[in-house]
Amino acid sequence: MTDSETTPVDGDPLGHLIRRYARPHSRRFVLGGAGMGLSQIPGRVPALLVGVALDAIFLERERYSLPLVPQSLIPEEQAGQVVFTITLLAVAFAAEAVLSWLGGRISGTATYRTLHDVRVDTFDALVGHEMGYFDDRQTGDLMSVLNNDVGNLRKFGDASFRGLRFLLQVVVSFAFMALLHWQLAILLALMPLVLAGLSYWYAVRVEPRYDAVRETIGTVNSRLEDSIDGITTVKAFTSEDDERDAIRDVSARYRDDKWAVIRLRLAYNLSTWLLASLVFIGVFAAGALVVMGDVPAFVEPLSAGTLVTFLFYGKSFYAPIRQLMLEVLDSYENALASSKRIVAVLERTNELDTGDEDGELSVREARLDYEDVAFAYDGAEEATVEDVDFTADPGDLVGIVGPTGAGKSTIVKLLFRFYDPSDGTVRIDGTDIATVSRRSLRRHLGYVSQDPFLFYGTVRENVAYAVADADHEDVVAAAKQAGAHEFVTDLAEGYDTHVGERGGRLSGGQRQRIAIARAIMREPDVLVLDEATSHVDNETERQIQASVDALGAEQTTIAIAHRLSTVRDADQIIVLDDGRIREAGTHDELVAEDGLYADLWRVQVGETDALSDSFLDRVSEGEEVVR
Ligand SMILES: Nc1ncnc2c1ncn2[C@@H]1O[C@H](COP(=O)(O)OP(=O)(O)OP(=O)(O)O)[C@@H](O)[C@H]1O
Repeated sequence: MTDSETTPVDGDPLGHLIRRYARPHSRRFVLGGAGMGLSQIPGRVPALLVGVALDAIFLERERYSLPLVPQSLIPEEQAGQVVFTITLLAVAFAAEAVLSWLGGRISGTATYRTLHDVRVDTFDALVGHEMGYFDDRQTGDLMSVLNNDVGNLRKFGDASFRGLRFLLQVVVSFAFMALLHWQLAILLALMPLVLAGLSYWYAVRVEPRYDAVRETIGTVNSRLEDSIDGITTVKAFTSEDDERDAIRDVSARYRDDKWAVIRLRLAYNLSTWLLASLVFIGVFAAGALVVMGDVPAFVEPLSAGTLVTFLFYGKSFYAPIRQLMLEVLDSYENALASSKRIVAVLERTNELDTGDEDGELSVREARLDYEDVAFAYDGAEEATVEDVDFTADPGDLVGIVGPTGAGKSTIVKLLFRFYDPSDGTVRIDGTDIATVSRRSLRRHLGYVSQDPFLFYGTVRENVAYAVADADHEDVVAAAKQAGAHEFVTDLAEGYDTHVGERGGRLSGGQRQRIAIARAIMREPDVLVLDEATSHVDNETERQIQASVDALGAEQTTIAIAHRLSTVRDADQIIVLDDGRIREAGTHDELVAEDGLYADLWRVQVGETDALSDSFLDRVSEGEEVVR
């Protein structure tokens, strides 16, 4: 996505998300971190105990003594020391388990609450964006923001906590080692410096590769979504092989990008593992020299037990550092790329909250005025519609007809403010719709699109969509008006029948009638039917028409139609051609005018012999004047 120019937090998107969403849960995060951190203290005790026990109980070389524990608490005889050691081991393990369980629980709650807030807000922002935003983007890409990108934040949250635990483990180990033998501890402390250098090398190289991986996963998702959504078309055109090839190409790109990341990670892993192994051997060798006393006098003496403790600690010292660097860096790089994409959706100005339009629309009689309206889609060279000027009186049925691509749907999209005109004004009852909020405007409008979308669920849920507290009678009444009741009652489970994905279990005509019922349910003041009856037979169309006409007394209706019979009885028919109104009037007036409408009508009633020369010229030039 290329939205970065519209986001106010370009520099630090991850920090922005953390400040906005994690901060409200900061108490939990701190408590969780503290629990995990504290658990590291008892977690380091067993290695210490084993070393001390080895020297005092098994080798009988040293006195049994523990740092920070008064000597009076430690039994003198061997059996007592064994019991004492076992008790301390049990207490240490139990304390570590309880503290880290508590820490994990508290920080886990905070992490998941934070992510929930991010996901809900991002979705909210997404659906609030204007139509042009969705025109420019693929569904798969947007889904991937809500799924993968938010998921990457979770991984980063989890890894950060693990990282914190590892870090504290290292600090506590180091503190214990310094107490036991500060010189060997310093030697061991050099290792993190080398690891930090290696990690820097890794981070610098991996970041750009992660960006590439994020890009390609979005493309893979979009491609998959397209192919599966369009499966009917894919099969009808027997283009399964082409689709597979396309998927193979994008998948290969993803594989290569991801492989580049994995290769780097493997190299990093190997080098840190080598380093850790060398250090382990080095500590053993150095320790052995000291134990054998083969060293200069300034080196403190070291017992065999302390050396064993050091080897334990060394292990818990470097293994976590490697893990810490790898996991945290990996997930940080991922989260950084993801947060850019989330913030691009989240912080982009929303169509529902752009300042100038806080007014509420109040509709009295639903008079509709288009005054010299012009509009061009982004990137279009010429105006898509221009000089559109007409009035729909309250309760009128206005038909809009014209060749394909003339701009009919565009005109009604301007009424919904899916797009705003570049020139001119659209008014409802005298109020410029640009001065009222989109939500309040749309609450007064009903829309049935050319290819209505049914949601996954039952017929009832689809008819009652967006109407709170709809009862059965309302749903049935709307379905009757839309000519849907009869076929719905014939379905296996009537109004409780599942319509399938996108209404796939219903025919095109049935879907349209449910969509009309859905629009009627909202009792709109202005109803827009965008070729809403194109999939139904003549008889059903007449039924729907009669119902819509009956509603007409209360509501103004705009019907876009290719089938001119749909709008034959309209109070006014507007003939659109190439984005401009060419003719307007009733059916009889327009036939009498003998212009474009008259030709379109002749085509529909089969009087092709009487078509005008100009119309025939357009057809012969290949223009799709009629469908
Ligand atoms: N979202 C969009 N982005 C860019 N151009 C668009 C978009 N929607 C439509 N157009 C273009 O605007 C012009 C008018 O389209 P519109 O859908 O309004 O025509 P129409 O008269 O309703 O056509 P049809 O009868 O075929 O549905 C067409 O040239 C179309 O390619």
